[in-house]
Amino acid sequence: MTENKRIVLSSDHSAITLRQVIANHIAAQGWEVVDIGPVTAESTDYPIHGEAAAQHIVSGDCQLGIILCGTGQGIMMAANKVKGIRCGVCADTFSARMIRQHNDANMLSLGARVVGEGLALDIVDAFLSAPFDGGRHSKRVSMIEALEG
Ligand SMILES: O=C(CO)[C@H](O)[C@H](O)COP(=O)(O)O
Repeated sequence: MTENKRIVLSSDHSAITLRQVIANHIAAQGWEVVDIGPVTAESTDYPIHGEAAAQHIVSGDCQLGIILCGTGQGIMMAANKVKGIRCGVCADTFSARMIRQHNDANMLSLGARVVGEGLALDIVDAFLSAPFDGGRHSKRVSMIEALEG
């Protein structure tokens, strides 16, 4: 599932530093990082950045995305409003693995005010290294897609 290796990153003001740490970490693994900002810590509105990152996925420009805000929750809610996006907030590595294996998530959301840098990088690694299991989970993902209309 790493044939494309392009990943979009975005955040609000609360997660500028952690986003840059993640960008460097995954670039070192060979991912082509499309970091769409913002670049300053000036206060901004997370729905803008969640939606913008999601568009890079549904357009086919990027295969996966990582988005961040203070809790990871608001930006996840915004991204999930975009048809075709399956985004989960994770604060543990098990969930990060499962949202790929069982839910075929195409975006991961992190809370920069919730997880520290070391855990965040472990969560990112768990998310990026887990393939979708398919099988019985395919039908369930299709059922999620059917809810989108
Ligand atoms: O976590 C978030 C949304 O879920 C935001 O990062 C948070 O609400 C921003 O708060 P503030 O404007 O006080 O920095």
